[in-house]
Amino acid sequence: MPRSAPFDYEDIRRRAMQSLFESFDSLCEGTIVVDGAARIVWINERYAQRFGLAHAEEAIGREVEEIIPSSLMREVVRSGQPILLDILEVGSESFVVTRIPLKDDSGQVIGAVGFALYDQLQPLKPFYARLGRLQQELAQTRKRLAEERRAKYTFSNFVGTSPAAMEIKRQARRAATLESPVLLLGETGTGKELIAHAIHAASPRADRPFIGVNVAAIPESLLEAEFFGTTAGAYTGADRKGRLGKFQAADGGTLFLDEVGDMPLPLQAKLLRVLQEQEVEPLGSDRVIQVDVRIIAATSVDLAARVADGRFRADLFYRLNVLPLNLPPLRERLADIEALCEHILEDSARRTGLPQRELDADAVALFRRCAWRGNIRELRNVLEQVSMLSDEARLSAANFAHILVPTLPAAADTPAPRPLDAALAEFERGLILDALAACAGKVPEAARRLGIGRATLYKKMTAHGLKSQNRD
Ligand SMILES: Nc1ncnc2c1ncn2[C@@H]1O[C@H](COP(=O)(O)OP(=O)(O)OP(=O)(O)O)[C@@H](O)[C@H]1O
Repeated sequence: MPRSAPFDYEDIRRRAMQSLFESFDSLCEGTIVVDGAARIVWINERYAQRFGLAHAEEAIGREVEEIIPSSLMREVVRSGQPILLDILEVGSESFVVTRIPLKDDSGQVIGAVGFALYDQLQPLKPFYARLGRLQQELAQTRKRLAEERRAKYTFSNFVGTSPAAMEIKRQARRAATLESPVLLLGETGTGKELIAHAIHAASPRADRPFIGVNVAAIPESLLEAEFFGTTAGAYTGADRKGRLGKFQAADGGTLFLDEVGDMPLPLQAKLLRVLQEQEVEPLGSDRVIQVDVRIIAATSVDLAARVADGRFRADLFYRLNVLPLNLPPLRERLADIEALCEHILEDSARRTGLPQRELDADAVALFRRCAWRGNIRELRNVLEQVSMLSDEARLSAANFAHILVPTLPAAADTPAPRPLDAALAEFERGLILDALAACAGKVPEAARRLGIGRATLYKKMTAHGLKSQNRD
């Protein structure tokens, strides 16, 4: 076989460049070349006409944006980086474009060349449709997040005009004007979370997020990531992509730490540092991030006692206890019971679409004699439970007899002496019912609250003729 003549590599390279340019130029909808200052050096006739010019020479020497207002050629010249695929919107038309920097022998950017590949976006329709759907989903997620992060309650949702209720509202309104941490103290179901939302909604931070974290509901091993976030790959759990911590999510707004008394000691130390420095360090990161977060903490346990027995750091307690607000238990604001019932019945009618029930005076009188250890949450549970079981428009004390046992004497009552056994049994039955109502019938939780074993509670429930609702 005759040996072929040696290739002139330089010549082939030059021809390749030339023919590439010429092919692109003839196939493309348009070609444009700019100099290092993004002024047009050359534009082909077809492209110039697209932009309303009679002749291509009219464009020479002009700033690229004068002819193509949305052009990114200047960006390519500035960064020296190509934009290999992009969509250029020109009025009602769209072009698929590619932009490449031009460099001299020393690597210095001396300009850029752009090709408008084609204006037939038909083949790209599926991508466009998918992009549109993704953008829509993103917008919906953003909207949902913004809604979730808005305060759900304002002071107008706080029902009650008893002196105790008015006083707490007054203190909370004052707290809303201040920046210091707030510590909400009070039994379960007294409205701590509601007040936290209301304080945020009335504060100058109202337009920023309200983020709630229930410390007791998150496994200890995940708490730190939940609070401070993780960087990509830092975490061996499910969130390999990295996750925004609650502090960052609440930036500019309010972070509500519910059940703060249950926070593990190592995390307490970290929380204290964040409160002091106003900066967080995501897990796996060596970067600190500034945050501006107002803390509202809540607890239903005796925090001072936890400090005394070493389960809560004293320095964190003092840091959080700047504006303590004591939410009164329902039994100390019995005057509000009627208005609260009305509000709850109205609210559940709205949510279920069922007609609103009325309460007879004897039912309200019965409620005023109950201990309500689960407070307003328990009141809501009892009302909703009985409403579901009955078709009557008016609910009287009789409707509640199976679920409520009065433990407080009526205002005008002088309790008649009764056998001790019967009184104790009745008292015990009342306590069990209160505990069950406070935790939506869940026996293990009720047993925990009562400080007895689950089996013991089941036995007692059988003895008192109470049925488990199998909701555990
Ligand atoms: N003053 C009030 N007016 C109307 N509804 C109230 C009021 N206080 C509490 N509630 C209602 O009672 C229920 C319990 O309130 P919330 O969850 O705020 O209590 P909590 O003290 O945070 O309870 P926990 O300590 O168990 O988390 C909610 O349904 C809330 O809307």
